[in-house]
Amino acid sequence: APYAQLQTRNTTSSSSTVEQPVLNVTYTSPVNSSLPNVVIFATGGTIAGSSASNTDTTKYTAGVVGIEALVQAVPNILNVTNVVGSQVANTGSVNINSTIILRMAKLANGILCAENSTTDGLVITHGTDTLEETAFFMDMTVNCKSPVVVVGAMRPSTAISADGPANLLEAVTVAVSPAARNRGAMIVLNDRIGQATYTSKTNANSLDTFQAIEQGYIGGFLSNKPFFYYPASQPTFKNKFDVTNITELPQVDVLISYQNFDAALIPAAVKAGAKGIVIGGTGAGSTTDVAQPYIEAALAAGIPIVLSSKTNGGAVPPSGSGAISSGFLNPVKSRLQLQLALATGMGMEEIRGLFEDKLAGYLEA
Ligand SMILES: NC(=O)C[C@H](N)C(=O)O
Repeated sequence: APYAQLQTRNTTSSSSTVEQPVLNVTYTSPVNSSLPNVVIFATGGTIAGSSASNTDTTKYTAGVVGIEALVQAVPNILNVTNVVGSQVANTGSVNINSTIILRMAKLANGILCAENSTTDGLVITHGTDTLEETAFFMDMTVNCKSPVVVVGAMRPSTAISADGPANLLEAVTVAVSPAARNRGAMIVLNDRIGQATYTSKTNANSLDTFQAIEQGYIGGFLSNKPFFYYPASQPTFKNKFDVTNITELPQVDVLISYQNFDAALIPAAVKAGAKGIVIGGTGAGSTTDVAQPYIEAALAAGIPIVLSSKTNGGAVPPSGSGAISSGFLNPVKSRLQLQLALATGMGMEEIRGLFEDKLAGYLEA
């Protein structure tokens, strides 16, 4: 088999009794022993999208083209790296769910972080709609220096000037680049490299949709060579989680606030199974007065409520009591961190500490 460790199970925690997933390899490139090795998880999205019309960029079907065709559309990839591919899913990214991201995180740890690993980096091809969620989840849960690069496209594979092939070539080039190590998970689209914690989809249609407005890109490309603007670093206050023993992620729902926000949706969400709730507040975590009793009742019932900002920018500073403040995490990223906190058995005050303590300490210093 091309990369020996692909046959081994996740060994992150030797005391684990939880069955770990094994990679289902669906594509293997010819092996050139002088090249590095990349693993690609293909999940679908527009990068794997197809339409009868080459001008259609809105009504196409996402997630139809398979991993082999994606790689074969860019023969240059095989000058850069050997490829082992796995078709993890083939769907629009709105259907990528907790089960799939948890499986990918476990596989990634097993493949990239095993002691005997000969895999240099991981690329995940993904629809852009929820790409930032998968990328941030991998950033929090893949616990070694090897790069995870999440890539998508805004134009389907059949479109004039489809962006997928160039994005995929750039993504694999970053994944095997020594300069990409120890930077966590990254997002590559449109000739830009963004760190997963800070990068978000900012426009429904345009090629330059992925941006880290406050923090900026960490790199770009010159004739397909990645160039990083700064030496390797990690986001300030990043929290890491070991997913080895997690078997499922709890339901956490996101509500947004607005004038007349009627927080009766909070008990409705709890009744429907939510174990935690994120509110995308107006501004720095503000919500309506009528929401307050609902928030307090949920907290009293042991349901963590995290206040984030629907502006998707800036921070909700630590409050120390009442609802938990998200800090710099936007609503969907707060949701993922809350899911991991609950799944690893943290209680209310530990969760508050997870979200608030590092920023509080920084502000008080
Ligand atoms: N550009 C895209 O990939 C959008 C697509 N609807 C998806 O997220 O799967």
